[in-house]
Amino acid sequence: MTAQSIDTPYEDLLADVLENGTLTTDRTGTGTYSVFGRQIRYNLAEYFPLVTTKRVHFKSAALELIWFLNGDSNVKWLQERGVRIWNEWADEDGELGPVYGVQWRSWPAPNGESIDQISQVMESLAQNPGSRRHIVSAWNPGQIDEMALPACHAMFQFHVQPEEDGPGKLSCQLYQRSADMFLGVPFNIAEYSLLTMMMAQQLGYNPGEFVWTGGDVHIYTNHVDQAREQLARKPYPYPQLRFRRKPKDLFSYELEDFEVIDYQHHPTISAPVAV
Ligand SMILES: Nc1nc(=O)c2c([nH]1)NC[C@@H]1CN(c3ccc(C(=O)N[C@@H](CCC(=O)O)C(=O)O)cc3)CN21
Ligand SMILES: O=c1ccn([C@H]2C[C@H](O)[C@@H](COP(=O)(O)O)O2)c(=O)[nH]1
Repeated sequence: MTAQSIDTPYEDLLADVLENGTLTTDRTGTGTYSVFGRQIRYNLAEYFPLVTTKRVHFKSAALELIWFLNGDSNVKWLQERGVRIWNEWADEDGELGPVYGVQWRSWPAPNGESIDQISQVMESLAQNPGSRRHIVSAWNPGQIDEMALPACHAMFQFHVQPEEDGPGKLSCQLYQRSADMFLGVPFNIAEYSLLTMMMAQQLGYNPGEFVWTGGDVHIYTNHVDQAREQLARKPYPYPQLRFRRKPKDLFSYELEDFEVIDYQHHPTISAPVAV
C-alpha cells in the first residue's frame, strides 16, 4: 500500500474541526472548537483502524472494552491493570454509577428484572441477521443523574450484509453524542472496531465496516497545538488484528487473545484531559 492510498478519515475530521469549529464554552470550563454532526467510516475487512499519526495505547482501549463487557462500574479492575483513564470521575470507592457496562449488561427493566442487551443482540444477530433492530443503548434517561458521566458513546447498531459466497459481513454504527477528538475518539474507534471483530469471530461472520457518527465533535482549546502537530505527520498503513484463539463466548476474551500486527505509529503526543 502506498502512502497516497491510506484512508485517513480521523485525521480528515480533525482538520475539519480545526478549520470549521466554532469557539464554544463547555461544561469543563476549558473551551472547545466544535462542529455538529459528522460521519466517518473504516473498512474492517482490510485493516484494523488504530490511528497511526500518534501512538494509541491499544492495551488500554482493549481493557476498557473488556471492562464494559464485564458489566463493571468500578475503576478498580482497570486500575489493577494499569489503566488510569477513568480515575478522575470515580468516587472514593472507585464507583462511577450505572455507566456503560451496567447499561450494556444489566439495564434495569420496569418489572424489576434486568436486560442483558449485549447477549440479546448476539442472539438476534445469530437467529435473525436481517433484523433492523440490532441495537444497544447506553443512554438511559432514568439513570443519567446517577452516572459520573452520562454516556458519550450512547448507542450502537449492528447490520449483516449478505454475501454471495460467504457468511455475511457484520458492520457496526456508533452514535457518539459528544466527541473529544484528540483524546477520546481514537480510543472509541479502536474499541468499537475491536468489538465488531470479536462479535464477527463469535458469530462466524466476516468483518464489514465501522461507521462512526458524532454529535458535538470538538477539539479542546488546550489540544489545538497537539492536533496541529499530529496533522503534520504522514500516516502509516494500518495494522492488522488477529485473534490467538476463539474464546467460548463474547465475555471470555482476555488481552492476550488479541494480536495487533505491524502497528507502525508516530510518537505519543500528551494532552491534558478536561474533567
Ligand atoms: N474530556 C474527556 N475526554 C474523554 O475522552 C473522556 C472523558 N473526558 N471522560 C471519560 C472518558 C475517559 N477517557 C479518556 C481519558 C483519558 C485519556 C488519555 O489520557 N489518554 C492518553 C493516554 C492513555 C494511556 O496511555 O492509557 C492518550 O494519549 O491517549 C483517554 C481517554 C475517555 N473519556
Ligand atoms: O468515550 C468517551 C468518553 C468521553 N468523551 C468526551 C466527550 C466530551 O469531551 C467529554 C464528556 O463531556 P460532556 O459534557 O458529558 O459531553 O468526554 C469521549 O470523547 N469519548
